[in-house]
Amino acid sequence: MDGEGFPSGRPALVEAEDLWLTVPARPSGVNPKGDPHGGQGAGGGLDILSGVSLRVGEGEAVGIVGPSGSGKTSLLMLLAGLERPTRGRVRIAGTVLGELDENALARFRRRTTGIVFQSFQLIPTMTALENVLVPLELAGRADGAAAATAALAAVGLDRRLGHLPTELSGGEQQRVALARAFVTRPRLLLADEPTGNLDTRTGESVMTLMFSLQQQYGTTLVLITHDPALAARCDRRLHVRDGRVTTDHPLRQDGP
Ligand SMILES: Nc1ncnc2c1ncn2[C@@H]1O[C@H](COP(=O)(O)OP(=O)(O)OP(=O)(O)O)[C@@H](O)[C@H]1O
Repeated sequence: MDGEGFPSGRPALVEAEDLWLTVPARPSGVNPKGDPHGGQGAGGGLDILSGVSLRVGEGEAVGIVGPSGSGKTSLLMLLAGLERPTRGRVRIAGTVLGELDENALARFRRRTTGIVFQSFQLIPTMTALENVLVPLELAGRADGAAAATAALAAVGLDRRLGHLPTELSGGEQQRVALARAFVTRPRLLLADEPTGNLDTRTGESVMTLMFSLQQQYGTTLVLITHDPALAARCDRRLHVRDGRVTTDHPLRQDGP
């Protein structure tokens, strides 16, 4: 795969090769997502992902779209190294995640990857500043307070440092989550429906901020979204259906 060209001509930061994710067909307990749509894998397992390969260039923004239950979040979890594939390989910035033990994987993730969720996932007992400090403290950074304050200023929240998540609006909470994700300047940002809990206008302004920071820092972005307008702001769009990538549209190259 090395040296292979991209539509964008950029070297690959994310390389996923033939990813399979198979879970027991009858997991214990209730499946919160209802009936799974995947196919039956070998040995009666259920294939959530069936041979997904993708490459994302350094600094590129890729939108992942597809129906509910098609495997988008599962794919993101594999790229984050939060879940391991049943088969296949994820390589981020030249590091094969499957070759790392849990501790090394956690260190790698802290250094390389930022994640933004639909439900913000802020720690409710911590202020905005304390939430943004968490990844810096885990990384052993001595300049934590100054860096966290600057990151919150970059998302327009320098007057909300001491507020708890419950004292912030949804849009403000997602901006804190963006500050927390960007504060370590990760090379890769993974975002799972980041506007899903926001009204249209708030979502748009938070996404404008996200794309602006992504471009300013040259961050590679993989963004799951149901919103076609948001997907259209990405350089490329991958369509996931029944655990497979079905189409890969280069958007900007095609023009409007
Ligand atoms: N650990 C698991 N055990 C059993 N089934 C699972 C597991 N993880 C995911 N699934 C199933 O895999 C399928 C894909 O889930 P996933 O969350 O990746 O879909 P999605 O495309 O992100 O959906 P949505 O857009 O609704 O968030 C779903 O049917 C889900 O129920």
